[in-house]
Amino acid sequence: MKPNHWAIFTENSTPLSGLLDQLLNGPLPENFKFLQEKKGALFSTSEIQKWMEEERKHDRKILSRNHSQSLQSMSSGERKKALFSYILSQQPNFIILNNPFDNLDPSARDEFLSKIKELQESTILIQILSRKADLLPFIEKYASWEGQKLKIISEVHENTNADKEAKEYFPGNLPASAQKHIYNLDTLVEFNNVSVAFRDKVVLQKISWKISVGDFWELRGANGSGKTTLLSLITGDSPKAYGQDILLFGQKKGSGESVWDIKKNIGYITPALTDSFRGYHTLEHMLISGLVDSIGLYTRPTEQQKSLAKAWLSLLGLEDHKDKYFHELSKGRQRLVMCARAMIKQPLLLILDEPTADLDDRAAKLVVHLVNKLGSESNTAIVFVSHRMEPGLKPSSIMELVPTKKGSIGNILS
Ligand SMILES: Nc1ncnc2c1ncn2[C@@H]1O[C@H](COP(=O)(O)OP(=O)(O)OP(=O)(O)O)[C@@H](O)[C@H]1O
Repeated sequence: MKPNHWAIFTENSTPLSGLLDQLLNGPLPENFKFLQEKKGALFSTSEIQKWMEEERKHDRKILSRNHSQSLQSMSSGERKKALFSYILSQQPNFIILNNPFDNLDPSARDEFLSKIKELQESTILIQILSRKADLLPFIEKYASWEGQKLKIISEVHENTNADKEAKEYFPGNLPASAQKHIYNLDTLVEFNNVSVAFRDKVVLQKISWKISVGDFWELRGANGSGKTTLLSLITGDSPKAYGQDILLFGQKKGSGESVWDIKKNIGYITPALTDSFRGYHTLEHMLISGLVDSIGLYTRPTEQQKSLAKAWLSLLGLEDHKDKYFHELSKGRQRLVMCARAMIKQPLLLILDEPTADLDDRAAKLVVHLVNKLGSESNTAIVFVSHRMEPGLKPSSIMELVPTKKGSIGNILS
């Protein structure tokens, strides 16, 4: 008999932990009693985080046991593949696939989909998804997780209001920062024939790229093509930048600049940065911490800082929530606040690494809309990294990393 597969639709406003706990540890919800006594496994980004922590703490390779490198040094797509192989080796009766396609480029998605299609003959699959386009084609039973309750649904609905709402969501002007960057050049970042290798594995091959004031770049590339590596050369987080022909904010790399000199010009968000705000941070403090680049706020904010934070919160429609804690917000709103936090100091360059990962359709559209607004109404240059073609995103240029046997080359599409 064909296994009983289910898709459970979620919205970012409802946390998933209760659902996962019920499915994996019980008591099982009505309609899911067929999982009783069955061995389950969870395929999700949070599981990858857990294993990374485990490998780091105990200096023991588990997911990466068949690889020469650590889980930490793998790209996000490589980590997903490693978790999937590990789960298969455990031969579970059912697998919960939590937004399985996030972080995967189109060809990795196809590859993953064909593996899952084979697996569906023998293993029960429960897909949890927030983007309707991700629905696995063979699933015929649907439920939704709303307000901590599982509801059986017969059809999948598109959120047709999302476009309209997104356009009308951020009606005001961008708040002006009191901090002004004195920068008289046109070029912010320039790479000339930059190559990077890890031991004998060449990742980037002779990349030349120029980011100018006010540019809006989308950075594309398959999993493992070197997007994060390339960005780490800009943010000052990689020793591989030394000895290369790289110009950062008017200074040649390696000419005595400090990491702080570079970072003060950059605002950025990454999935890991959002995760680092776990404590009790009010929205007002979250935003103000973007002015001083700290996680948390350690000095009393000035009236000027408070009024700037207020202006950003009002742009996001969150003016009445300044004292609310960041972790109490929906994931979608958290991401909007992270964008505003990165932008509040009006940096010369804004780096957005997968800002829509893990969001539902509506929340992703809102983030795209906010980013378009930042791109069109400020002089800040933007680099937007995503594996999905985000509908509605309006970059002015695209840098695509194209893997070759000798590392990825850069293909500029304008
Ligand atoms: N410290 C390291 N040691 C060894 N290999 C590394 C290290 N850092 C990165 N790599 C390798 O470099 C390649 C590029 O990784 P990177 O994370 O830059 O890719 P990416 O394009 O961001 O991928 P993804 O889209 O999957 O996140 C990968 O194959 C990765 O395993």
